[in-house]
Amino acid sequence: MDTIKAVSSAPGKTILFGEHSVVYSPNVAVATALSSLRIRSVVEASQAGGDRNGGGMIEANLRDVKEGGLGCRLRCCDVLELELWADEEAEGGLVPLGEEKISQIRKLVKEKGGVGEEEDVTPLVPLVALVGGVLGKKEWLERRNVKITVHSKSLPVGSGLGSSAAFCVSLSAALLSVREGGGEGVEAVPGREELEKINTWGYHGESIIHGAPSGIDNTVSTYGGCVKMRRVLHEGGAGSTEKEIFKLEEPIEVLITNTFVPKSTKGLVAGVRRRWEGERGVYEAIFKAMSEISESFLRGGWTLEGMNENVRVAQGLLRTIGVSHPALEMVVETSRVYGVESKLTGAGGGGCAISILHKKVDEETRQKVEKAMGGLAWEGEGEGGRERRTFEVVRTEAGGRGVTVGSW
Ligand SMILES: Nc1ncnc2c1ncn2[C@@H]1O[C@H](COP(=O)(O)OP(=O)(O)OP(=O)(O)O)[C@@H](O)[C@H]1O
Ligand SMILES: C[C@@](O)(CCO)CC(=O)[O-]
Repeated sequence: MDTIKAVSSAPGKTILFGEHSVVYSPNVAVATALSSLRIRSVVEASQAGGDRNGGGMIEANLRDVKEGGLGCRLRCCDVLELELWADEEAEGGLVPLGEEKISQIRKLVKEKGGVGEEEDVTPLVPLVALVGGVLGKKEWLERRNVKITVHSKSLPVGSGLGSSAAFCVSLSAALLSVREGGGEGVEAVPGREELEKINTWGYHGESIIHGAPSGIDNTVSTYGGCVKMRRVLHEGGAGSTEKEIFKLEEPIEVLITNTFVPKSTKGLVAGVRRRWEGERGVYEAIFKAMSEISESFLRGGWTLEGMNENVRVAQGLLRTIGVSHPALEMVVETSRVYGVESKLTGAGGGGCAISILHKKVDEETRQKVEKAMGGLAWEGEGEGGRERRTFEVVRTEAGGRGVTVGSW
């Protein structure tokens, strides 16, 4: 049996409008890929030589998730025992794993994978779930060694740019490709059916990291370009998503400012839900206003003044629902000096802010804003006591390629 290899990469994203409100049906959000910021996964499967225990091994190496990387080795038979395999084409789709299965995976990674720290276990849980889910048919996995390497240098982890979704999407794509016998030649955009499968598995992985995400992050990472999305609730409580994928009519340049203030998407989404449960009427009105901004953006034709007003209101609403941070507000205040409004992007609470550069903003101003943002730093009380975070700015075009798959 030859070694089967696949390599895949998936982009991060920026939510232009509608983060948080999109979790609640039927509010619309609009997001674009950031195709130059990517996570790359390499998966190799070879015949198991039969170790002392008579079976193959899964070896994972997450290169950039922490300094020095993060590794783990597990026996295939231990993963098989968890019965994670699932058919993405089954009626009703993939069933979410549930708390019990997730704790079983955590226990396995900790006790048999030799990973001591709880926080190191966390990124390995979706990895094991995806390997077991996609490749975990007994007759397939018990005869293989599987080696996984994930590179994510260009996309900052946990900063609001969809690193968790890009990780799950790129890994799913490489695993699916290996299951089908490996990629062909250079990396290319998969066909429609493959994209649908990758997105389904990407969401499965995202749900392990985030609980019940809207699905916008994995969708934009899979399909690239620009995505309009809303959740739809059906009778009996079941839900689905409606998505439209398109290319922006005119290219949009954005400035992404990373404050490096750490945040947890899961915690922020849970916090908004708690407050929504307390004041449903008020929160639903706010979500509706956020959704209206997304719809207005999609109708097009915003002037510079219109863009600034909508971004200012969007950030104001996000602040009102409690997901801004003083470091993000520094970005907002600074860009305003140059006539450019900014808002947080993604879950907020730290992470990144985005400044959408309207075509009327001239090159000189773009450079001035970029320079001003790069010169900022936030000092305050963090989890580990007094801290100082120096900001970094990336100027890039919104949109571009989604997931790609190939071999080498
Ligand atoms: N390259 C990676 N390798 C492994 N796990 C990753 C990687 N990138 C992200 N993750 C997982 O995703 C978590 C970060 O997810 P989180 O949602 O907080 O950030 P984000 O996806 O960058 O931001 P947002 O959801 O606001 O866009 C990490 O703690 C880790 O578990
Ligand atoms: C905050 C949120 O709206 C976006 C996170 O990138 C959560 C979600 O959509 O699942």
